[in-house]
Amino acid sequence: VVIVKQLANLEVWFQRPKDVVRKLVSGDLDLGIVGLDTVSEHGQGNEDLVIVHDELEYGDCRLSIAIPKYGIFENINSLEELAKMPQWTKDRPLRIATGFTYMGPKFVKERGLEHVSFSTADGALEAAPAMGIADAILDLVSSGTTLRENNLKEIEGGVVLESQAVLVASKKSLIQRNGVLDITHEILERLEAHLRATGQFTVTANMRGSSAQEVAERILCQSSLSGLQGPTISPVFCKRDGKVVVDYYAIVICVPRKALYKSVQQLRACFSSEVVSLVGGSGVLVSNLTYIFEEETPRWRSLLSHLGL
Ligand SMILES: Nc1ncnc2c1ncn2[C@@H]1O[C@H](COP(=O)(O)OP(=O)(O)OP(=O)(O)O)[C@@H](O)[C@H]1O
Ligand SMILES: O=P(O)(O)OC[C@H]1O[C@H](OP(=O)(O)OP(=O)(O)O)[C@H](O)[C@@H]1O
Ligand SMILES: [Mg+2]
Repeated sequence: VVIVKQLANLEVWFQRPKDVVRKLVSGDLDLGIVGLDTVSEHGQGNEDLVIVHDELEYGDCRLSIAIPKYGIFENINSLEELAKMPQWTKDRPLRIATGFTYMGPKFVKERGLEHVSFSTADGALEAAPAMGIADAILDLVSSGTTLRENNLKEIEGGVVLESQAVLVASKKSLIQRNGVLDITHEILERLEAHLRATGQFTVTANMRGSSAQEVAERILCQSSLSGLQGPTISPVFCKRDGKVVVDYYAIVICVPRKALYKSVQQLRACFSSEVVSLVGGSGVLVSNLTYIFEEETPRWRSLLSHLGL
């Protein structure tokens, strides 16, 4: 168990993914972080489970049907073609091996496929077709390496679910248990602020200028330098001949990773476009942003309305 100093009254337990979902349903846990696939499979549509944050931006994968590249499947490339193969009959159905014994049959039923049977195993499902135990598999795919190594391919229309890590809660605890809603709010705010900040940088530089307005006008000529709301420009005070004067202005902007180098170049261009005879600016400092807290936490609004609060 881990205690998080910054969040009072919170205990974090590391559990197997499916146990996280089971324990939410049974009321033993209030919140969980787990793949959406696991929530769907082991939550089985339980209305007490509520997705508080649906994209934590890791654990990306999809639950997808795969078949061999060889033999009778050589020219089969879609779910429709697979379903239409004359091989599958009532006595000899299409056999799919999967750990997803709730999602699998549900998907097959929704698509109206006939003559399908499921078998299950805990791991190494990819070997089932080569072993002759199954015709197809339904499993998580991320990079596709495991499928390639096993001579299997995905098919068009065969994706059952797109998944990534999510924050999921028990509706009952959110509503009934003292303090759970407050902690959820704080966790959600931190998660959203952190995710908003990933891939963002703060860029800082000092630039000579006659006024903040004049520096701003130079900066805003450049497309990559407008920041989140606009550049922050503040005077840098120094003492010269016993007087406090302002020769430089500090510029702070927030830029996404992709625009970083361009922004640095554009800042430098601002330095050199100066008509002042002295050196135009300082070095450009770049640091990672950890959080961007904004006024609204959009998912908090939707959670409250989902809970009818
Ligand atoms: N290759 C992958 N790439 C990205 N995410 C994955 C991948 N495989 C699994 N995941 C995600 O991680 C979660 C946990 O994976 P998995 O089902 O393999 O559990 P596990 O940690 O091996 O637990 P168990 O021991 O119960 O099988 C999945 O529900 C899925 O959301
Ligand atoms: O497309 P890829 O990037 O190759 O990933 C897919 C593999 O990852 C998962 O297995 P995991 O590594 O979790 O092992 P497990 O099945 O034993 O849990 C999944 O069950 C696939 O086997
Ligand atoms: Mg695993």
